[in-house]
Amino acid sequence: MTITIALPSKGRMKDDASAIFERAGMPISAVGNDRSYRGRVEGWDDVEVAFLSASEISREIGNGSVDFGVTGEDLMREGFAEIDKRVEFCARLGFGHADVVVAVPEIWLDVDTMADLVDVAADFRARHSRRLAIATKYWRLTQQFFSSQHGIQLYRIVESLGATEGAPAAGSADIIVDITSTGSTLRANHLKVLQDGVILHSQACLVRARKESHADEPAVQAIIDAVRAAL
Ligand SMILES: Nc1ncnc2c1ncn2[C@@H]1O[C@H](COP(=O)(O)OP(=O)(O)OP(=O)(O)O)[C@@H](O)[C@H]1O
Ligand SMILES: O=P(O)(O)OC[C@H]1O[C@H](OP(=O)(O)OP(=O)(O)O)[C@H](O)[C@@H]1O
Repeated sequence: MTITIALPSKGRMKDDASAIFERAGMPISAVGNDRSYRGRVEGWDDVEVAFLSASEISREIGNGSVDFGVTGEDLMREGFAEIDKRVEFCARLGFGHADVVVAVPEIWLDVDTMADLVDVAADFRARHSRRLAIATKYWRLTQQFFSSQHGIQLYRIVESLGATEGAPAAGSADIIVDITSTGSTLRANHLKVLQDGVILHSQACLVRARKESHADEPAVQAIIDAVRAAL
């Protein structure tokens, strides 16, 4: 059986992932030239590498088109319901750190917690004749956090495909759910994270698609062991 591992095709995630596989005794090389989207692992003839974007990797692992991938936990959890039934998070790799957070305008002085936001959401309709609007590209994580965990039902999600932090100032939403790493984008946009507003601490993970065929394939466990030993 050929085992396919999907790895980030660009940026820091690519370099960090490649360094871990190198330390794991699985040096990755591109097939053809550096721009190639296929790679191999020296000494592991049954393994092939597909270089994809982080969001494509999460989709391909979730629907089982690849066996392993390196991508952010946020993208996996956002992309699929009941993700732990579909995939195994084999290892947290210690890079690609980003928190998915609820952030509100700094000038909302009396809103510091999710409980405060529950009150705001309830008041919103009476005061403004509309629902609290949340800009995000994280629909699933937002709905789980607001509806299931905090019992907030009166809100509306405004889909954002970029520059989410600008939505409150632009007037297209009241608050946001987005990722932050250094916090500088939030600060630049005069937004603050609620005290209990961290939905997920995300980082890059080695993720395995749960497939029955993996049980009979010793190389699957060998890959997991090698990567874990490199951390
Ligand atoms: N500062 C950051 N900005 C963006 N993503 C980050 C940051 N830090 C870590 N990440 C993580 O990187 C992953 C997103 O990577 P990337 O932006 O390459 O994804 P992509 O959506 O596939 O790329 P593209 O936007 O080119 O399609 C997510 O898992 C995210 O949590
Ligand atoms: O806390 P900070 O260090 O300021 O980083 C957070 C920012 O980085 C990302 O944007 P980026 O433009 O990198 O990617 P995106 O296209 O996925 O939004 C993210 O969407 C935030 O806007």
